[in-house]
Amino acid sequence: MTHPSSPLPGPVAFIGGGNMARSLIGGLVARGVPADRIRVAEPVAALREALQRDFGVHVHERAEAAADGAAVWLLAVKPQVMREVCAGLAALAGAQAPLAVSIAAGITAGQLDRWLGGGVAVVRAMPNTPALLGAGITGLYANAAAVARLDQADDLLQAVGPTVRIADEAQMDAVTAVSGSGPAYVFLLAEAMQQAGQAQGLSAEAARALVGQTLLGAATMLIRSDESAEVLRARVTSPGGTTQAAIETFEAGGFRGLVDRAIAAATERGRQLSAANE
Ligand SMILES: NC(=O)C1=CN([C@@H]2O[C@H](COP(=O)(O)OP(=O)(O)OC[C@H]3O[C@@H](n4cnc5c(N)ncnc54)[C@H](OP(=O)(O)O)[C@@H]3O)[C@@H](O)[C@H]2O)C=CC1
Ligand SMILES: O=C(O)[C@@H]1CCC=N1
Repeated sequence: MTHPSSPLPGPVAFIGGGNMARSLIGGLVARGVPADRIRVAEPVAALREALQRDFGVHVHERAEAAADGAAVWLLAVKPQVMREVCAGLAALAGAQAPLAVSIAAGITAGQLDRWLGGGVAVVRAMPNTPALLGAGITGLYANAAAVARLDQADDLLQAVGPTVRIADEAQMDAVTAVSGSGPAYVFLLAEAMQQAGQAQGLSAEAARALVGQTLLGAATMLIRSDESAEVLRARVTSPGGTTQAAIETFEAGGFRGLVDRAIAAATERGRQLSAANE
């Protein structure tokens, strides 16, 4: 029987049970998706066992075992092994016509379709690790064969946060650079702020609490307010005050240009991952 609130009408098979799969699975289960509808293929026994223990999902060593009979395949392996993994699933894809949802950075829908044998409904999804807490965001792109099934992928991923549909596949590399990788930039900022706070005499505990809640509060304001980040920033920045001293230091150090170059490098790496695994 279909769970009334479940975004999963049938089993979903995660191929790869690493960091991102774990975040998605944890988020889905916490939001009421029945664990017995989630299968995971993961070659690393310790990861496999931890997924089973922590979330109650079905686990398999081999991809084919998890994928067989699942209407949705969530391909969550590294870009460098995606081709080989798809080749191993191609016969099953031809026989079962699954919806293949790939979260791999860079790898294009055309590559996935070809590696899976052609004529496959492919959705590229780019989630991020806050999915674990239901606080993720996912960019979604469907190939022509998957357009009619995009709602299915969307429903699944909306269980762990909002989604943004992307019409131009080339933009998926920018999505990856901004929100897929983005949590790491925020953690880098958090590390730097904590270290700087400690350098000014705060304890590690106090610095962590102050930084974490500040990031949460600022992000919540950004999401809930109709005002731009620039306006919200201006409201913190009293003329001649402490914030102004810090912002001027950031600007003098080329902060905006640095962020621009970092996001451009991540976007370019996505393109390189596609080309290198052609
Ligand atoms: N981490 C993140 O924040 C995000 C990651 N992504 C994408 O998600 C994908 C996975 O990333 P991430 O979770 O970080 O990587 P991980 O390395 O943590 O997870 C991938 C897992 O897949 C396993 N694996 C390898 N071959 C197979 C196979 N044939 N069948 C099943 N499983 C296999 C790997 O095992 P082994 O280690 O032995 O190879 C590994 O445990 C990547 O393509 C990445 O681009 C997307 C958004 C965010
Ligand atoms: O670093 C990576 O390549 C993956 C994709 C987005 C986040 N992690």
